[in-house]
Amino acid sequence: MHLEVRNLDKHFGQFHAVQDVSFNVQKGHLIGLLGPSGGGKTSILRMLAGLESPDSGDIIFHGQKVNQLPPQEREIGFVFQNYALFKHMTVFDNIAFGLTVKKMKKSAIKERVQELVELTGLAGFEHRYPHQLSGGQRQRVAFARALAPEPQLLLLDEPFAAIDAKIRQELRTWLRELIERVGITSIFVTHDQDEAIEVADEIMIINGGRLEQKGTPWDIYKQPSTPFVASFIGESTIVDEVSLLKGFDHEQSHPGIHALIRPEYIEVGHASEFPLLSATEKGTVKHLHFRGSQWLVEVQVGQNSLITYRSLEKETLEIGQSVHVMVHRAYLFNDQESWIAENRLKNDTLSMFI
Ligand SMILES: Nc1ncnc2c1ncn2[C@@H]1O[C@H](COP(=O)(O)OP(=O)(O)OP(=O)(O)O)[C@@H](O)[C@H]1O
Repeated sequence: MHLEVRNLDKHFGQFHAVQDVSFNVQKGHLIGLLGPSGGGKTSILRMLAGLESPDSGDIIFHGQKVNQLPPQEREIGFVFQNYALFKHMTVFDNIAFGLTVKKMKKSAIKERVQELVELTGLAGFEHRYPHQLSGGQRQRVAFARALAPEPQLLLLDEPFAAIDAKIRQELRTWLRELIERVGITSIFVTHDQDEAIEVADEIMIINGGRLEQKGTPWDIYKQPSTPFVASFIGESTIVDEVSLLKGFDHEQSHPGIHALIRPEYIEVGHASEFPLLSATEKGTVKHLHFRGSQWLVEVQVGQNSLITYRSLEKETLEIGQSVHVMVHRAYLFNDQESWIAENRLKNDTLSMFI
């Protein structure tokens, strides 16, 4: 279904937990709600579900305002992080639960459960109890149970938080495929930015009760609209003295201006690796962390410690070694605005070769 939220606001006592949040979700899209703890993600989800009522603002499903509808009439499926399966019920009965409550015919229930068992890869497990399943399997039962009554909207509150890293990775891919197959509009809360980037059609960054940005994972990473979003998503270093960055305009080194730099826009190496040394600054290797496919290098330039990666193919650096550092691109911001700046000298280097 198409979901619209307009000017949603919620206080808990004096505390302003959700502040004027508005957004739309297109039918069949998967939205990741991402942000620091206490930002208001769960509160938004609970208001959508009807478990909490907003102080003001509207929740609109398919063009119909549902503020007054009780949770059971909203056609919503819910999956929580702690499975919340009924321990004394088999997989079959857990999945059938919502259908039994709806007083669906036994034969129809059996057919629907069978469909879901197959959809969620649980065939053969119908008669097991939750304690006889792995964490990943239990969570798949929770999805099957939520989907059984054919909800219009699926709300997922950190569905994989209690699952270990490898299975979690498998479940992410599984969830993405499941949601595409079912075509259900879904919103999931996560703390894990990689999860949101990998799985979601769009990400909403929630901070201090406000919606900071909504966009595709690509937009959020490449075109962050606030410094908070830029520093929250992806790895980065913040530099307070832009004048220290070679190749960046001096008018941009105003004291109120800061630069945020992603590791992929920093290059570190020996002098011989740079065609134009004047586009680089000198630094010292502070730490080297082996990351399997590459080195994570922490390099000190003046007062700043920059983070970047270096290929294993290149000559190994050593801690304490003096190196050259080139910053290709930075995200600059002050109190009011933000913009992307390129290393001018580096572009001159490129034009020398064209
Ligand atoms: N029922 C409640 N009564 C009082 N305060 C509440 C209640 N529910 C939430 N809050 C407060 O509202 C704020 C937002 O909470 P919420 O659970 O929505 O954040 P969140 O972004 O989901 O956090 P987390 O990622 O830690 O789950 C928190 O400061 C929380 O303490």
